[in-house]
Amino acid sequence: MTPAARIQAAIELLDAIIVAAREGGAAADTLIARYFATRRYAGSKDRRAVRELVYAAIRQCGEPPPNGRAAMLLLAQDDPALAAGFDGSPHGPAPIARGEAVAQKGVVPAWIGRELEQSGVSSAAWAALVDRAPLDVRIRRGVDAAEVLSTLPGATPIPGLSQGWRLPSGTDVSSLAGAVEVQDAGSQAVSLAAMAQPGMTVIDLCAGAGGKTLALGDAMDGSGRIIACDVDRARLSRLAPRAAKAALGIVDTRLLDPGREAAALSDLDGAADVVFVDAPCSGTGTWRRNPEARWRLTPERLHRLAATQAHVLARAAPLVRPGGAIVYVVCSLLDAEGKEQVERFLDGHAGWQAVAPALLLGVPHGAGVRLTPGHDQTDGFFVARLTAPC
Ligand SMILES: C[S@@+](CC[C@H](N)C(=O)[O-])C[C@H]1O[C@@H](n2cnc3c(N)ncnc32)[C@H](O)[C@@H]1O
Repeated sequence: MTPAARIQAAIELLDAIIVAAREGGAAADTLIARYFATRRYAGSKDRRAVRELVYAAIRQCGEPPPNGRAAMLLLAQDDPALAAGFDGSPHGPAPIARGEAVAQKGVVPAWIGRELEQSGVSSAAWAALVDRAPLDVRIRRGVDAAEVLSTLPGATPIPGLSQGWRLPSGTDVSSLAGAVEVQDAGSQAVSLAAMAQPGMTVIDLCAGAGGKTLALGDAMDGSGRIIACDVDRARLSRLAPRAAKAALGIVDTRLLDPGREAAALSDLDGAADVVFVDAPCSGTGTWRRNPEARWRLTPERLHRLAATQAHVLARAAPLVRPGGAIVYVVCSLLDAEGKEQVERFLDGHAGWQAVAPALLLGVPHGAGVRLTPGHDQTDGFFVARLTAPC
């Protein structure tokens, strides 16, 4: 592909991503994969270059841009080589017209900016929310870490995480599956807040495809029981093969029916040492990986998510044994999803107490701890540990 054709491809992809964000369609990564699946003439360098253009444009636009061309024109304003690619050549974009609409530069949509400010995340900290994320991995317990690291040149230890390593971007770890899990340092840290130990019974109530389930199982050294639940069949179905690859035989999965979780879990009432609630959320802490997610969020969606979080948190309480704990996690920096959810839970559940998770990352926030990309170089998280009365 010519440089101009790559720009045109990025414009077409951005158009599709903008529509998908507005209408609840597929994620940017999925749309990019689909686009190239039908364009076999594009080589790996073309794909990488187009992808980088697309993500650079998304990162620059806080508000959804009017269209892909306006977003690329914003990028071209600071990049003369890119501007020169608007040359009207056969597969390239039309030349830039005088006075043509250019997308507005920004970090977050205005309404989310207000929510962030109210949650104590000042505008000075916003740029880090859409920075490129580093490549972090967790080396499994029981694996010869020195041997693994000898195959990972440039790996640096992540402070505060004994199994966490940061790798040079683009490092291929596919041959190390089972020994090494790709996992953001923040996800690793919040999993540690569970203080999972060998022999425990742990319910991972919103396990998804099991990223944190595997970290919990690793901490339990393969002894005890994890019941990994989710309402999403497709996500949960990816968990068992991952657990098998990690030789983790203590995980059972349980598909839940939304709104009828209590019946499906009644055999576990009062049985769990820990219920881990990695609740569905706006993902404002993960924009580094999914920057277009900030175009998807609406006040109504945030409201619905907050209602689901309260529902899931309330479902967790009866499952905890006396003296056991709920660990509540959201990858969001909005208090409506983190700090305030926990305050409401404590107001409505007599005898429960918040105990600050002992993490070497993050800063205390309300009854929990908050990790942020700017302060911790991790995805953004809120995590709280709530202990049941004895
Ligand atoms: C943040 S994701 C979990 C990510 C996962 N723990 C991991 O580490 O990869 C939240 C999950 O909650 C699930 N969920 C939504 N409503 C739920 C409910 N009522 N009960 C259980 N899980 C629910 C979603 O399907 C989603 O997989």
